[in-house]
Amino acid sequence: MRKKVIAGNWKMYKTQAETSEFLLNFLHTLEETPEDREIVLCVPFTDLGILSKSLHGSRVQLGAQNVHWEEQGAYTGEISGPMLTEIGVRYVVIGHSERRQYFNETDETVNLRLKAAQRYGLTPILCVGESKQQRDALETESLIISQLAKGLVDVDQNNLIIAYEPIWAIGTGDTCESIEANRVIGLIRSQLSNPDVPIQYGGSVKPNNIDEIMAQPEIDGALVGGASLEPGSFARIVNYQ
Ligand SMILES: O=C(CO)COP(=O)(O)O
Repeated sequence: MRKKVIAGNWKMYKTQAETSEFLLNFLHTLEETPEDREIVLCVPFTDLGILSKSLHGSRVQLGAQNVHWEEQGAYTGEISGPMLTEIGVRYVVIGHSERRQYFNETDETVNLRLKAAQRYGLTPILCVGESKQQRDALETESLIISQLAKGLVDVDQNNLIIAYEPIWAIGTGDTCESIEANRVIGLIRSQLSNPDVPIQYGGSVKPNNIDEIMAQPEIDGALVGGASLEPGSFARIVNYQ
């Protein structure tokens, strides 16, 4: 059976003080959470230290939102795999549409980051997905096939998570219909050499749609933005039925 993974992507939100407050209200909600799911928080770099200490002994795994491909060097503003693993980071989001849109991330740099993450023992969460314009132009399938083909060159599919995040559904409240997300995720799976790679859906995942999303046969989890910032709503999502 494929692993279920619910990950929060905090993006550029939460100071350390806000992180501590979140934990106070979140961790106790996991007492009844079924064991069949992995729970991950992908947080700003400045929150990793405090979470590394506070999550010790809890079932929540730590994730980052970027990793450079070199072990060290003159790369101002970047962070390396060994720096992340040293403080207990296990997962890293790579190729999020916001990185592709605002920070010149390309399929080629995505590929370098994926291989580096694996080289240093991290599990990458590769994000793919189309814009509204691409969807309207019926380019969804060809774009995703191309993102996967270029991004996954020489990437080990035994240590990988993929997130399908249609850009038009991110932060808009405009969730992709779960049947359509299931269809595209099936297409993604058909492109992989390992059919057991967990594939998440991301884009306006909320407490009121998580159960329907997780009921889809191809969908193995969720990558949650806004709704992961509030302990009550993330707890409800993690405790999907
Ligand atoms: O980008 C996302 C997660 O990586 C999705 O964000 P929202 O859940 O806020 O739409």
